[in-house]
Amino acid sequence: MTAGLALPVLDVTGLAVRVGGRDIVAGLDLRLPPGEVTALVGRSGSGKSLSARALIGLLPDGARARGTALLGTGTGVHDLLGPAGHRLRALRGAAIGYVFQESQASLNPTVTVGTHVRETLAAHGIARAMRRARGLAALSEAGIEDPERLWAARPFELSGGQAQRVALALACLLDPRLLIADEVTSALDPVTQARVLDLLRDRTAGTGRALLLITHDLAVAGRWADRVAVLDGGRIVESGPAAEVLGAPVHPFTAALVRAGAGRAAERHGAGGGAADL
Ligand SMILES: Nc1ncnc2c1ncn2[C@@H]1O[C@H](COP(=O)(O)OP(=O)(O)OP(=O)(O)O)[C@@H](O)[C@H]1O
Repeated sequence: MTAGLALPVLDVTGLAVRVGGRDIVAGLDLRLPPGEVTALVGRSGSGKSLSARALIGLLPDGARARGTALLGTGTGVHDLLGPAGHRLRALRGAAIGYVFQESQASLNPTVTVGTHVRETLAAHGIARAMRRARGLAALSEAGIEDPERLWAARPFELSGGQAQRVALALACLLDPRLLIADEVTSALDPVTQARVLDLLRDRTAGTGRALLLITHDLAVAGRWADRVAVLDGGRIVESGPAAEVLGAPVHPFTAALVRAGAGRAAERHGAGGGAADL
């Protein structure tokens, strides 16, 4: 899927995130075209989650972000890093969906899945009569096979994989234009992982939506992303079409990542090639 000259859904320039007097992210540039899945890959601790959290204004205490992050919503362009924090809160959920790496912790342990759904829809003015049907459909689309049964469950009664899919369904409930999914399928078995990533790609391809997939797994990036951006030393060191970046990496760091991934895959399969975790 190519975006041609279409305006990006998100255009990030010079994003820096400072924690404890040190820039962990140091001038990150990233453009997410409509209709495309972009994978953000990099070593553990390279700042992938901090970069993504900066975009939704949910950095840990003591962390500060600067730069610009222009989000096109269809009705206007908003700088997510600009001073209008209240606007960002209004955008979150409706224009931006976010699935946290720690899905289970992102859910309120005291309320049921159904209440999570109803409260999210109510907060955005969706009529009471439509909430249950819409929630069940979103759970089903996120790969939950028996959404009626999970409706009354509390987060601690869910498996890690179920919690990931519930968090994903909640993030997609309001049909956001930009979805940021941080290691969204790490707790899923390979069949469910493929199903969920197929669904996420299908809801993005050929539409005005964009998906930022944060992942350790180069095999996931290679199979489901249109584009790959590689983060190292707080900056994007290489980005482009997934087949080019992963198939013929130019930057030495990307080449090392691809080699390390291939090595691990070979160890797992007893021979060369295939899946690749960083
Ligand atoms: N609350 C915090 N206080 C201090 N340092 C933090 C905090 N959160 C993250 N960091 C540091 O920022 C760096 C980047 O963390 P981040 O979670 O963004 O990495 P990541 O690339 O998403 O890693 P992973 O793939 O393991 O999730 C790490 O060195 C981490 O220790």
